[in-house]
Amino acid sequence: MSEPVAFGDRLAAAFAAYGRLCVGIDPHAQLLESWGLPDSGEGVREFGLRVVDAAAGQIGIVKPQVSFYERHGAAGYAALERVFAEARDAGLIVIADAKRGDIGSTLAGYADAWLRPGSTLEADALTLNPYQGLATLAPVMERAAAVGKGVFVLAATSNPESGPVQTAELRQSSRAGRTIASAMVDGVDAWNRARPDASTRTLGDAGVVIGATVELRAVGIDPDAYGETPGLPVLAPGFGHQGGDAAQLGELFGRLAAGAIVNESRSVLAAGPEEIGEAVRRRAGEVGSLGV
Ligand SMILES: O=c1ccn([C@@H]2O[C@H](COP(=O)(O)O)[C@@H](O)[C@H]2O)c(=O)[nH]1
Repeated sequence: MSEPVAFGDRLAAAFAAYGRLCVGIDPHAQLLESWGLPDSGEGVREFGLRVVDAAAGQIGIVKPQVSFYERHGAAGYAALERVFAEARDAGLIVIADAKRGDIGSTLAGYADAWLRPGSTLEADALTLNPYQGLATLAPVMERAAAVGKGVFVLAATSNPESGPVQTAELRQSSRAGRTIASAMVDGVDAWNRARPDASTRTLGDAGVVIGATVELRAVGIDPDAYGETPGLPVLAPGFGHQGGDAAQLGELFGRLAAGAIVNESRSVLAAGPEEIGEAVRRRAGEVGSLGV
């Protein structure tokens, strides 16, 4: 069997071909209503498939929000399987935003569900929650990289409630005195740089989640400390509806902008079913012309 193409390489290729816009597939109940779709498994499937159709050939990355599928139970999961399959068949990189985390043995089950080639829920990357310790995630990071998949570890999230936890300082670790947010960025970056093929890679296979609403230095992250090879993938939600402005990507993320994925969900999805294709095409052009 041939070697899988590394996730970081696929991400770099998607940036080169389509730019860095990622459209979120977030079928909120209100959006389903405004799209004229039922709030059911069928509705979320149809919504997802229409977004995939709009995204194919216009952008390189989509991020289905698992919660909005999970609320429909088995029917929601069946819909998600179909949306993932169609998106991946269309050549899109699929980031499953499920924010999983647990003790190692349990986390392995999540990796099997979301990152195993051939799984019905196979995605290209998965968001992970490091609250049980970054080290618990390392086996999943290894396993993902071995099969050409990626992960994004929550570091500095876009929600306003994140501050007290993510700016708390570590006490017992080699990163004592650093904020939790910066220790996560540092830890994931170090993991990428310790990979055997690190020197040949543009982007690593593991990334972090940093919200576009976050002032990086205020949470202890020096964005200019991360320009080494390979670059660090950064999944950046918080643009559009939450107030972040993609035109300020370089200002917000400094050298980290090189690996940044600009996620926009509601601000694009609000276009509705008739206009979604045009909205994705226009926004991809606007974000592409920022020249980061
Ligand atoms: O820090 C985070 C992590 C994840 N998200 C997710 O991204 C999208 C954002 O949707 P918008 O409609 O563009 O606000 C959503 O799925 C969140 O769960 C985030 O916002 N912040």
